[in-house]
Amino acid sequence: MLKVEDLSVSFVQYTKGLKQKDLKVITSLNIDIMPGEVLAVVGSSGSGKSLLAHAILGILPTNATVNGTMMYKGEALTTKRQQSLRGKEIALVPQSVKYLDPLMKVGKQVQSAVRKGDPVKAQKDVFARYHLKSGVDGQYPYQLSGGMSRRVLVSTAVVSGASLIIADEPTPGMDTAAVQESIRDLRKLADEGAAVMMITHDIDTALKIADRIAVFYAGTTVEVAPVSDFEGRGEKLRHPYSKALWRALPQNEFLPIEGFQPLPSALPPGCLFAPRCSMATPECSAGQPEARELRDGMVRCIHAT
Ligand SMILES: Nc1ncnc2c1ncn2[C@@H]1O[C@H](COP(=O)(O)OP(=O)(O)OP(=O)(O)O)[C@@H](O)[C@H]1O
Ligand code: NI
Repeated sequence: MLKVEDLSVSFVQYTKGLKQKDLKVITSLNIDIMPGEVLAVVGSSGSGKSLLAHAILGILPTNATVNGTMMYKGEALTTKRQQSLRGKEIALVPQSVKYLDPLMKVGKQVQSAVRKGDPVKAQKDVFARYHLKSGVDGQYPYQLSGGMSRRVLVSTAVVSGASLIIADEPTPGMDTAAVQESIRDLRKLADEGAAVMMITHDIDTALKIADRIAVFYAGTTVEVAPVSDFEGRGEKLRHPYSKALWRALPQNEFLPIEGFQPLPSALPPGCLFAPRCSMATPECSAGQPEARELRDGMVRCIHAT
């Protein structure tokens, strides 16, 4: 459904004396997602998850430069195609509830996303499933709580009939029942043939619905692994960062990873994780490791076996 290859995104910044500086926030990032699949994208804050979503939808700020290739259904995803597919074939559940139109009643907003069948019925059905009481459809975004607004955003994607759904942290602020419901719905959309990219901080949520998990670090994909590899002490995982991330979970060893993710303004040479990596050798700083296939997954580490 979607194939992103060697994507990089940078922002032009003006420093002292009006000098221009390129700030690289995404570096040679690869990802693909198949119909019927839920791909979870996990990574800490600032690792480039939302920017990837915005690059796919073509909604990056105008000072962003994008390089690399993006293919949707086998054809290049040009700016023109992005415009015509956005909100129709490709739907975004945005990370911020600010994306709701403040001047339109939320029922109308969801109805306007419906492309097949009766829009009012589709909206009423989905609101009932998400426990949004009748009457909510006549309200404006400012009248809703954060959790309710999120449920409205997920509703919009669910009724859209999109082939590719990108959900950027869709669940924070929702109660447990609503979280379960929206996760189940995203899974169901995939089971019915859509491709779902689910962006989350939370590996636990990812494990519940995903087929594969892509691990982001400092603006690149360090590993893509089947969900079943996230088990035990992380022996089946490929990249030292994924292993460390897995072991850091409270239900595992709860061992924090030392150091910090580098800022885009101070990326290390070579492997972006090398400065924090226990396996690092001088070769790691020679160049960014190529993405390579390994045991039914992908890894970007010269030492991974
Ligand atoms: N308009 C911008 N100009 C300059 N830098 C930006 C801009 N937008 C984002 N960035 C930087 O790009 C990096 C990636 O941001 P992004 O929002 O994709 O992170 P994220 O993985 O979605 O994080 P979070 O989990 O907090 O949502 C960050 O370092 C951020 O500061
Ligand atoms: Ni984000």
